[in-house]
Amino acid sequence: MTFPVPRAPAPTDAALLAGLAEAALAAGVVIRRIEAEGITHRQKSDRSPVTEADHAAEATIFAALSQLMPGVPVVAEEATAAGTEVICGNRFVLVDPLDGTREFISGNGEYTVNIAVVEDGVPVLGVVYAPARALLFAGRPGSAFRAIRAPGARVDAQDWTPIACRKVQDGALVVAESRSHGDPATDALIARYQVAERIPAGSALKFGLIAEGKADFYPRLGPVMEWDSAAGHALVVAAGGSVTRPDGSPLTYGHSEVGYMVHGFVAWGSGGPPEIGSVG
Ligand SMILES: Nc1ncnc2c1ncn2[C@@H]1O[C@H](COP(=O)(O)O)[C@@H](OP(=O)(O)O)[C@H]1O
Ligand SMILES: [Mg+2]
Repeated sequence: MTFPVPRAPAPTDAALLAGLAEAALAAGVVIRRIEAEGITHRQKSDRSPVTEADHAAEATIFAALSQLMPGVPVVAEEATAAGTEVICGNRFVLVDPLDGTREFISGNGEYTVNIAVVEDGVPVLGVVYAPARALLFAGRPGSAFRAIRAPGARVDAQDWTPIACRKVQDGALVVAESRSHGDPATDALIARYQVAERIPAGSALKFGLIAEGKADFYPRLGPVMEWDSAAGHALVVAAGGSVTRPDGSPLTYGHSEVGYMVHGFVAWGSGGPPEIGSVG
């Protein structure tokens, strides 16, 4: 006689988020080692740069996810670039193993590992990890966190510091913007507001600035890919902010039919865009 093997209970959001953070910290070890050895890069077919670190970090994350979330589809930047097709279904993972490759190559440390869990098109869990800064951001429904963790360090999620977006300040916005991929339409949108400061930064670190209340607005009207924004999107929403398409409609994920391209977004801190009266 055989007995049915009891199915392991599904991990809680908190446990899953800690597991995703562990995967990102492991990818950070690989990335930092390659960075120390000296980076060589080549151009992908879309002319964007890719390094050995992008591929090695992605392989590390795939291995971790196969243990943490067996059977859950994973859409990742380099596998997609290599032609791998994935049926996302109603729950899948989006991975950018090294966001801000340009910044990585330049050596300024403004690059991140991004991992998001998407359910029914909505990013619900997000980890954004900057290995060169030892800076970890993590968000799950209703809670967002920041922690200083060196690559490969223990996760210790119970020590993470809770963070929250600040209320968007009328008439004195702090704007986070891409360091390497600015565009005239985004500049024109920023010019409609009274801006106190503009903070250029590479990668998903800009979502971290919104989530920890150091910036109010991150506009991006140029194209990005779903793996660039999903983890930061989950993080900002977890911290009490919003991320939408530029027209305010919901930004959803899993759009393989358009090659996972996102035609811009706007991220706001708590309370969203300021009242009309404060628009310059
Ligand atoms: N024309 C374009 N089309 C699609 N994505 C683009 C793009 N220009 C920049 N990006 C995305 O912007 C990301 C970098 O963002 P930032 O400018 O905020 O650092 C890149 O991530 P990768 O470095 O992972 O390729 C890339 O995916
Ligand atoms: Mg990216």
